[in-house]
Amino acid sequence: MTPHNEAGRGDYAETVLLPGDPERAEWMAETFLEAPRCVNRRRGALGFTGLFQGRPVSIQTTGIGVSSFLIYAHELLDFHRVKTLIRTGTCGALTAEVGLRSLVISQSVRGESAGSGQVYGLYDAAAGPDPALLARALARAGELGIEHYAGLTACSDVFYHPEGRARFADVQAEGALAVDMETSALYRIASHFGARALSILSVVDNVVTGEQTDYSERQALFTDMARLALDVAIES
Ligand SMILES: O=P(O)(O)O[C@H]1O[C@H](CO)[C@@H](O)[C@H]1O
Ligand SMILES: O=c1cc[nH]c(=O)[nH]1
Repeated sequence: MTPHNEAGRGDYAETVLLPGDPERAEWMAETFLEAPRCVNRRRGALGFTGLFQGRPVSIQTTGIGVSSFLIYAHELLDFHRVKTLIRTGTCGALTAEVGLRSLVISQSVRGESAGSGQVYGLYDAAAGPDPALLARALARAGELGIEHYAGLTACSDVFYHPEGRARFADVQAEGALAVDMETSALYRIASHFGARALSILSVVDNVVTGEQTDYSERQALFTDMARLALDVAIES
């Protein structure tokens, strides 16, 4: 048990998928895992452990933003000794070409110099995805015919910003494909604990065109992401 998680030692698998939204966590567990067991309900940050193709896998909600994400990730890595974290998140596309409902696989990430997360110098050093997880995801996404893009992503701890989309101009000029609110923290805390990490994101809106998906279609929209993340989880 930890301050934010009622699960005991041994309740989590070594590999944990990390959606922000508890509804997504529950849907993924019920849809894809055999014999899913809820291991955390505290604060509604639902966590599940079950089997995928006979291999143990967990799914843990992380909430919104770096501060929330780091609490759940830290407790998984430090107390539960988790070895692999795969984010199954949503993002906003930063180029018109990256279509709604496609996947963005974060090959590198540019974070804001937010105050949160500085405890481990999380924003001081570059950190990225585990090369084997990344290679597996790219190969399987291709084999499964999943529309996906891989490259630089941006990570912002602020969703509603007074500058609006203008604040992304610099990172867009560097070629960033999409923005989320946790990937930078994921890569840095995984690096700190010597764990492996990968961030796979479903595009739910486009910051450039203003297009949006509707929340009602969201679980169906996540099928490709969940399948790909589970495939990577059990094979890598
Ligand atoms: O859907 P999740 O995984 O929460 O991810 C994205 O959605 C939230 C913002 O709406 C942020 O957490 C952002 O990173
Ligand atoms: O962080 C996020 C997630 C989805 N869409 C956005 O515009 N930003």
